[in-house]
Amino acid sequence: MRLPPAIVPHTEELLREVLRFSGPADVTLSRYFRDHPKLGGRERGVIAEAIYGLLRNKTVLTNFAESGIGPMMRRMALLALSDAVGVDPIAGLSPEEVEWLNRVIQIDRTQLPPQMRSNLPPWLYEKLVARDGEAAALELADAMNRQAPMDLRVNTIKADRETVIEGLAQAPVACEPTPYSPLGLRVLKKPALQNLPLFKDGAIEVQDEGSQMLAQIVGAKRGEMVVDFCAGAGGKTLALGAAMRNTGRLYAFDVSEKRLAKLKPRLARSGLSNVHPVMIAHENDAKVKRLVGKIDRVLVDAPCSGLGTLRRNPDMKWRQTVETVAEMRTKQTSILASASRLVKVGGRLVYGTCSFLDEENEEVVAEFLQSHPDFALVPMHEVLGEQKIALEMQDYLKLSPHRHQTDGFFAAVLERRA
Ligand SMILES: C[S@@+](CC[C@H](N)C(=O)[O-])C[C@H]1O[C@@H](n2cnc3c(N)ncnc32)[C@H](O)[C@@H]1O
Repeated sequence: MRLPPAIVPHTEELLREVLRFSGPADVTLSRYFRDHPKLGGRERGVIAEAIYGLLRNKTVLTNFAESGIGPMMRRMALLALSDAVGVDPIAGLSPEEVEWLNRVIQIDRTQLPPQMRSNLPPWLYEKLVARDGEAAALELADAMNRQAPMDLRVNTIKADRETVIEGLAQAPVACEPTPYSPLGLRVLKKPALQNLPLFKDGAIEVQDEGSQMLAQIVGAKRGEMVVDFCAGAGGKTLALGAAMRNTGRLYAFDVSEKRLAKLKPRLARSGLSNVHPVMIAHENDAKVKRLVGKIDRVLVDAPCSGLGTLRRNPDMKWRQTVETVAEMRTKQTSILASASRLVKVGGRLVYGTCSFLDEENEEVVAEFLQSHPDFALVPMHEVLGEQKIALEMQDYLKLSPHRHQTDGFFAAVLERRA
């Protein structure tokens, strides 16, 4: 079915905004749709698919756009739309545009030069090739350019995995257990969950399996004192609170009032009463100092480049630079050092990111261990053994979409020995 001709100028206008990279693409899209309430559901879906597709394949499509006719942003919009829905449904095209689009969309992209077909910014492509080699870098780039499935975590305070599978089947929503997280379900088609009783009652939360794993390896137990140092909107907080069986005390720290506010309704649904959200001004806030040496488990889900979530946020690869990654690393080092003071002797500090860059991961941990001789790394294979999770890892948790069908995640477990 043909799309209304207005879809092209809408896509053009949105692209112009999104490609300024002055804010997250999903925020720009939501604002645009709010400002254009007459756009129908189907049109919104097509426009969003076109914009996200262009962000994923920007290098290749920018290169194709060089060969076209007419204003550059129209060419980009037409390429993005034809990648999303094909050429025929797009109305209002000139015969030259139809001929051009039909020609370029047939180009075999696997034959393009490697850096171009990686659709990564040059600094990132070169970094990955230097570390992993060309084939592995392309494999990772390709996996990061695919859409992520939807994963759910079962809230064990409210239900178990079998009951939720049965409840979803009645909706009907088809799902299967995730391979690594004992509480995860992978939904086969992305349904609207918000109106399902299971969601409203807090029996399920949307959470990538990798993110569930990060909470799992913290190993928080009943009655413990636990701090989620960078809790944000609480994805991992909720999982930790349930692992503690709603006992003990779980502090959810964050510097962002807005993110902590988003935790509130999720907490209300979850049925947890052991969570204490605390807004802090910075990692050395006096509220942090009060808990020095008292905490059994501290999770630092550090602010990072987010490059491990490119399947969901493809704009991140264009918004990050060598400089922003260096700034992140300095911040991560400072947060980890401050958070470590909370851990009591015999307690554990878990450092995690959703990045696949060594400078945000292994290098931060190595620097920390060098300056904190009272901490020792607990190899990840031991931690996974404790949790009875069959997943091959060495010292660290390193998850990636092409190997584990999760977002990219890194984690290290550090124990205070003296
Ligand atoms: C990766 S996100 C956390 C995601 C969250 N744990 C979840 O699972 O939904 C990192 C968080 O760190 C917070 N943050 C940034 N600087 C911080 C600091 N100095 N101390 C504590 N949190 C900080 C950010 O506001 C952000 O919410």
